[in-house]
Amino acid sequence: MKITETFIKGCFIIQPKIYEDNRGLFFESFKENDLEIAVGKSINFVQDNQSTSKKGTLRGLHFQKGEFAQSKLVNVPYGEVLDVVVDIRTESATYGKYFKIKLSSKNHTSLYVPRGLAHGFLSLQENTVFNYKCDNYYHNESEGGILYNDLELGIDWEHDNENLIISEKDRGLPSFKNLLL
Ligand SMILES: Cc1cn([C@H]2C[C@H](O)[C@@H](COP(=O)(O)OP(=O)(O)O[C@H]3O[C@@H](C)C(=O)[C@@H](O)[C@H]3O)O2)c(=O)[nH]c1=O
Repeated sequence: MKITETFIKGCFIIQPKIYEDNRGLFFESFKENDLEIAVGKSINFVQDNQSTSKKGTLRGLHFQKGEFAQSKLVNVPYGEVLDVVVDIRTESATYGKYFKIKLSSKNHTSLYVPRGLAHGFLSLQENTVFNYKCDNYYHNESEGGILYNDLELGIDWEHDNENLIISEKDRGLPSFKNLLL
C-alpha cells in the first residue's frame, strides 16, 4: 500500500498493492494501521456511506462544521469520478487551493480527506458507485458547502458546466467569499 501526501497538508492518496491471478484480483481497500502511521494520529471511522450517480452528476462541495467536522476516506468500487477537495482551513498555507484526482474502479485509488477540507466529485461514468468512511456522524444542521463553480476557487471540472446534474441544494450553496465556517 503506497500512501502519498498531496500538496494539501493532511490529505493523502492511497494506492493499494494489487494481486492478480486467474480468478481476478485482490487488494486491501482500507488498513487502519498504515493510514494512521501516514496521517500521524488515530482515526476512528464511525459511518460508511455509499451513493450511486448518473454520468455528469456533481455532488458538492460539502463539509460539516464545528464539532461535527468529518475526515473521510473515499473510493470508487464501480465507475469513475473526478474528485475535488478544497482547503478551507483559514490557518493553512494552502487555504483556498484545490486538489483533484481521478478515482475509479480501475485505478483502485482512495483519497483520505482530513477535517477542514470541502469535498465534491463529478461522476464520469453511468451509475458510478461512491463509497466513503467518515470519522463523525452525519449531522444535518452542521452541513456546510461551497458552490462548485465558485469563480475565486476556479475549479476546472474538465466538463461542460451546462449539462451537469446537480441537486437544488448544491446549486444554492454560497460562494467561497461568503462562506460561514
Ligand atoms: C451525507 C448524508 C446524507 N443523508 C441524507 C440526507 C439527504 O436526504 C440524502 C441525500 O443527501 P445529500 O444530497 O447531502 O447527499 P450527497 O450530495 O451525496 O452528500 C455527500 O456529498 C459528498 C460530496 C460528500 O463529501 C459527503 O460527505 C456528503 O456530503 O441523504 C444521510 O441520511 N446521511 C448522510 O451521511
